[in-house]
Parts: sequence; C-alpha cells; structure tokens
Amino acid sequence: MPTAAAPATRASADSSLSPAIEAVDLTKRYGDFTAVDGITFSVTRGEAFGLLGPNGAGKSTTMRMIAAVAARTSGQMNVAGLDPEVEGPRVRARLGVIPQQDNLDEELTVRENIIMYGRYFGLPRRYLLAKADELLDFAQLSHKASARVEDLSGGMKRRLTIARALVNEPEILLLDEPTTGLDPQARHVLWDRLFRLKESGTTLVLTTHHMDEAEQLCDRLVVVDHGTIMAEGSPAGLIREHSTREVLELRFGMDRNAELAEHLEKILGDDDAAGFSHIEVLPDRLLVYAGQAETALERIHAAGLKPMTSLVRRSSLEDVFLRLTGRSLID
Ligand SMILES: Nc1ncnc2c1ncn2[C@@H]1O[C@H](COP(=O)(O)OP(=O)(O)OP(=O)(O)O)[C@@H](O)[C@H]1O
Repeated sequence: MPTAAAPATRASADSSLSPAIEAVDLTKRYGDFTAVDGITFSVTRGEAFGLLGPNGAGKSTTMRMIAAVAARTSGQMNVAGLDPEVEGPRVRARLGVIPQQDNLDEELTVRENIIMYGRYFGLPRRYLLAKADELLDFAQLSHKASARVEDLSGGMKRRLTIARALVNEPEILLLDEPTTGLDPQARHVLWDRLFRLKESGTTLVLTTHHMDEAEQLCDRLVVVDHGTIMAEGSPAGLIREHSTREVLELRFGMDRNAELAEHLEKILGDDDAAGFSHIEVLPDRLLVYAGQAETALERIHAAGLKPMTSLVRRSSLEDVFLRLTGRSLID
C-alpha cells in the first residue's frame, strides 16, 4: 500500500497558544428539550479528542456548535481562538468538517469534487489543481481521480470526504462518526489516514459510538450521555479508573441471571486472588469484573457452576460506559 505523507496543514503555526477548542457550560436547547446540558471541555492543539456516547447523546449537536453552524443557547465557546457565534466565517475557514453522512457531489468526478469544494473557499484554480493531486494521493484515490463518485465504494467515499475537507489546510478536523457503516478493512484504512494527519499536527475531534474507534484514535475523550459529560480521560485511564483489568463473560442459557449474579457474588466476594469487583447483569449474559478473570472462572467451576460459554477478555470503553450509565453503548 502506498504511504503518502499527510498533506500540509496550518496545524503547528501557533501550537503554544490557546487550546484548539474550549467549551464552558455549553448548552443547547430545542424548545423544552435540552440536547447539550452544560458541558465543559478543552481540546489541546494537535491532540485527537473524542466524544463517545450512544445515539442521541448530543455529540452531533456539540459538533455543529463547534463548526459554527448551530447557535448555542448558553455557555461559552472558543474555537481556534475565536467565538464561532461572532466570527462564524473565520472559524469555518480554519476547520475541516466531515459530516455523519457523506455529502459529495455525485454528478462530479472525484477530482472535481475537491476542486469545486476549494472554490467555495475562494482558493485559486492553479493552487487547487496541485492540491487535488496531493489530497488524492493522501486519500489513496489517485487511481480514481476521473471516476464518478457514484462508482466509489463506501470507504472510498469517506476518504474523499476527508480529502475534500482538507482542501483549505484546516488546523482542526471535525469528524462526526467517521467510520460508521464501513466494513472492518475500510475502517482500518481510514484510521491509518487519520493517524497520519494527527502525526502531522492536525487537531482531530471526532464523535463515535464505537468503543474500538475511540480506543484506536483518541488521546483523550469525554463519555457523553443525555447531553452531559459522565467522565473524561485517556482510553486507558478511563478503563483503569472505572473498570477492572479483565472481564469474564458468562452465558448460562437460562432466565435466572439476576439470581445467578447474587450467587456468584457470594462465591467471589472475598476472593483476593481473583480481584473481584462487581457483576453486571445483561439480558443474555453476566459480566464478571475481576482483575484475574481466569482465577474467577476457576472458583466458579470449583463451586459446581457450569456456564454454557465463558470468555475472558480485557476491559474496554464499553465496560466504562456500562459502569457509568448502566446501559450499553450500542442500543
Ligand atoms: N433540530 C433539532 N430539533 C429538535 N431536537 C433535536 C434537533 N437536533 C437534534 N435533536 C435532538 O437532540 C438530541 C441529541 O441529538 P444529536 O444528534 O446531537 O445526538 P448524537 O449523540 O449525535 O447522536 P447521533 O449519533 O444519533 O446523531 C437527540 O435526542 C435529537 O433527537
């Protein structure tokens, strides 16, 4: 696979100055409904920052306020040193925006999509011709330059949307659910491109409800639910703080999970070797949180319990979300 360098951005120009984004008590109401409920966060220049939460948590609404396309109800917001509400055009000129749904021009070729988008920013044609080549190379789409958009795969369309958003050399890239709907291979190709952008100093802000995406891409993230921030930290830090190192997933194949959980708590409750913490009861399985899940499983077997299936795995951000909200990220 070719390894094109990340295209030029203005990212490192003033990296010692203010945060890339700062939100204080940011609130958005639609009538009586509060979609974003007084959230406060700060994104450092050059970092990859995530908003992780389920559908309807308020992630896209927050992104729209950052992107200066939705007005806030109250609170303060600063993007690249500017208030998006006061200086919308200047803020938009410094951002690259990748919306949840690709909004490419299906009538145009791949290359024309980039050039036309650049024209909206008033960029000169000569510059855009060279820039389009650079961006197509970066997006691994040079061989598709003359193809029509409708002939591209989902992953290619997503990469073109990202390439197009880079045409104005943005210092901050906003990505709303960047890989939702893509197959695993296409996701990995896209993640690789985003890593390169981050390495080149671009600030990445992304929303996702995929824990693996957040773990792969984010230096730091906030977990959001019902418009509020539940926790903040690095993926590893959040897992350390809110979960055990390992998890034992058990399926007993009967409708007595709550009762079984109580029984297991008694078996494991005083077991220092297993490092038992707690149990989450899901409709189809029990999640046993323990530092040493294999040891916990041995104790369960020794007590005469025979689960139909058992799986030992590392804790993930999904476990963090479950611990914080009592619900799964994917509903
Ligand atoms: N224009 C609007 N008018 C009324 N309610 C809205 C509007 N836009 C969003 N909402 C509501 O605000 C809440 C947050 O929506 P938002 O799109 O920000 O969530 P999200 O976390 O991005 O989830 P998703 O991934 O599904 O977009 C949802 O309950 C949504 O229905």
